[in-house]
Amino acid sequence: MQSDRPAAERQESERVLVLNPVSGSQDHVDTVDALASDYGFEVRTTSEAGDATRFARQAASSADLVAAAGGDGTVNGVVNGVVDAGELESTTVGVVPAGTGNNFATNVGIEGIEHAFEVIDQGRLRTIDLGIANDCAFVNSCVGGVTAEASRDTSSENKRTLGVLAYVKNTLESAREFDSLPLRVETVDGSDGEQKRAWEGEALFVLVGNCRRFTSSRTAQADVEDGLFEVTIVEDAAISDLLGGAFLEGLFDRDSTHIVRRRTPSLTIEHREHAIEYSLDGEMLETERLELDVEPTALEIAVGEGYQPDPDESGGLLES
Ligand SMILES: Nc1ncnc2c1ncn2[C@@H]1O[C@H](COP(=O)(O)OP(=O)(O)OP(=O)(O)O)[C@@H](O)[C@H]1O
Repeated sequence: MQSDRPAAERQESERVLVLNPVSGSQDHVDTVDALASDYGFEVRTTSEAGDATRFARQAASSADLVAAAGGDGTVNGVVNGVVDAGELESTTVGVVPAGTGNNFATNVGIEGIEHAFEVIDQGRLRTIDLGIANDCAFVNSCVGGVTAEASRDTSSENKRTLGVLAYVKNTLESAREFDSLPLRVETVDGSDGEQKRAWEGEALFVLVGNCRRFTSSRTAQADVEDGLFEVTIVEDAAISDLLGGAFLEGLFDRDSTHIVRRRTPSLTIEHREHAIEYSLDGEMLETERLELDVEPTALEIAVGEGYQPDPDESGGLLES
């Protein structure tokens, strides 16, 4: 069991902040710039898609602390840059919530922009699990079956209140004819007694949570230090419930007959006919076969006071 490390103990050579100026409501740039300067960061502002990963990759070879100012997609980009640079072990990642949903920041107890800088400077550090899907890293979740179109057109309000489920909702609402996915999902043995199993059938979505879970409880945070993904398969039959007006979140009730759940450190998802789209922390990836592995406690991040590793034991952080 790991213990907290105070951020103030860190011996740093350099601090870099990757700033996405177009995330969220786009009014955070001046505030972030000013605070970044107060806290001794060199700021690198993105000008197009892909920059967050590129800047973080370059920064990670010399900086010990790389912060992401933006939403979940920016955090995802920065983490991928650190992974690409092979500098996970020597880099701390900071999260400054300036996006629309900011689901990851919420899940690790970061309450706002100013709070984020205080936490990065003087808070505590934890090493959390990292998800790897094919060659891409993700921190919060990986969802199959969401379309890029629906993801792009999802409203800010829905993203704020529902997080990644907003993409699921929008995909269901915007698809005139919703094709179910003929999938095979194979999980391996888990340390908690779960056995290797294969599920094969027609699914609407498959949701893999690392730091995010998909249940009807208000606790959206999963245990992100347990070395396990929480996998939720929404079977095709659930469409009749949804079309009948059931609330999306009601669908995730523990005893729902159309939900299959697994906890596993590794799984493979295969579409039997063609490539499908996956959303990794909101960033899209298209593939026929996805291999997912947990890299246990691989990523050091600064967390807020409210963060508790096991949300079931402690009450955890609640969704707004
Ligand atoms: N300067 C830029 N111009 C256009 N797009 C950018 C720029 N910088 C980053 N991006 C794109 O912004 C997206 C990331 O946005 P991000 O997820 O951080 O914000 P958000 O969608 O507002 O918040 P959230 O994901 O928390 O709801 C990425 O897809 C990235 O490619």
